Amino acid sequence: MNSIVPAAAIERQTSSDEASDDIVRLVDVYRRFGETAALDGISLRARRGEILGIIGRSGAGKSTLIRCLNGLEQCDSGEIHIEGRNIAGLSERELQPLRRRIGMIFQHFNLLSAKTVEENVALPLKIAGVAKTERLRRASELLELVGLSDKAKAYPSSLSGGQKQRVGIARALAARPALLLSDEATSALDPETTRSILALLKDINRKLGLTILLITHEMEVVRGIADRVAVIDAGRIVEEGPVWSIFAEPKSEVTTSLLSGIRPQLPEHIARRLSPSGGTEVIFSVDLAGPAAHGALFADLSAAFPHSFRLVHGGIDHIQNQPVARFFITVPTRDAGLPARVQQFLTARSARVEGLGYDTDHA
Ligand SMILES: Nc1ncnc2c1ncn2[C@@H]1O[C@H](COP(=O)(O)OP(=O)(O)OP(=O)(O)O)[C@@H](O)[C@H]1O
Repeated sequence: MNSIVPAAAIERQTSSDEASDDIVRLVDVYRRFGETAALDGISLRARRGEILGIIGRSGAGKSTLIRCLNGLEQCDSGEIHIEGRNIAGLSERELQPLRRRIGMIFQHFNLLSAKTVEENVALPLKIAGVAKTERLRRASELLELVGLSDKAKAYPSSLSGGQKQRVGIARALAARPALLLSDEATSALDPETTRSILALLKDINRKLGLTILLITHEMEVVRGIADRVAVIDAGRIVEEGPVWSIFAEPKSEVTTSLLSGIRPQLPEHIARRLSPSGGTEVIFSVDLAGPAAHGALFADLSAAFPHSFRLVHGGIDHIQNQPVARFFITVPTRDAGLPARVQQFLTARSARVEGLGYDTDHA
């Protein structure tokens, strides 16, 4: 029989036999389906207590990665360490206790409709052989954590999508996992409910020190709560880093495309009339982030080039308390050297400046 640690409250979930700070470490993991390399040499780590976003388009390899992480799928080669133990190649029997260290939440919640909310939450403990009084005590504690104490006796059909996902989160935490895998957990929810679920996940991450892997195809989700993000494409990690720096300086085409909905873009009607040469103004995109964006860039630019540029679009966002600025300016071409001087001025202040083309008519 499996017992759970008695707890006055829900305490930080740590494993004492763990020397490493990595809860997850993948080393060169491959998984092929015929000609398709679903995982094509993935190396990745999630440190204890962090929220790591894993983002990719449809077909990038996210589901395969999750299935390999929870042992539902065997990889062809490579190492998958969970809390320091390589699970690659383990038998079903060997995997079972390790799976309890991983909680999962799903897009469609996967609740049992014939069971009450508290029974759903307590189910993993029932399977693990925990006594009923202890199961119900734990379920009550978890329902309080997710703000659903009043729904303990309700059935899932009477709950909203957001409430169902809260139940899913409580159930995932029942066996005190070291790792929470979130598989598109907010994809079926409206924007406001998505924000409340993300806030709950962040809260749980802080309170319990729980490591979360957030698998998603939406950058908005990553932006909301992740500390770091890894972008997966065609089975490979194409870039990885702190969320603010990936937003500030996406390097791959796929990251740029995934960000296009939430980063300022040159307005369509202006983009349409851009020409590669011969206009009266040149349009620059200007990107600036982190410490470089703390200064008074616009005041300095105005002082150096009075009445010489026009802001057409953009602004400053704050991600993980770091300013991330992206804007578009026009500079007249009547003084042939002016655009180059403005560009040099901005580049000297660590901005990334790109000439997008010439505008012929801004009226
Ligand atoms: N069981 C399978 N048999 C054959 N091909 C598979 C199998 N599972 C996945 N694939 C292929 O592997 C690649 C990665 O698929 P995967 O489902 O991991 O992507 P995904 O990023 O989760 O996509 P989505 O966001 O659409 O769920 C795809 O080309 C897919 O067609």
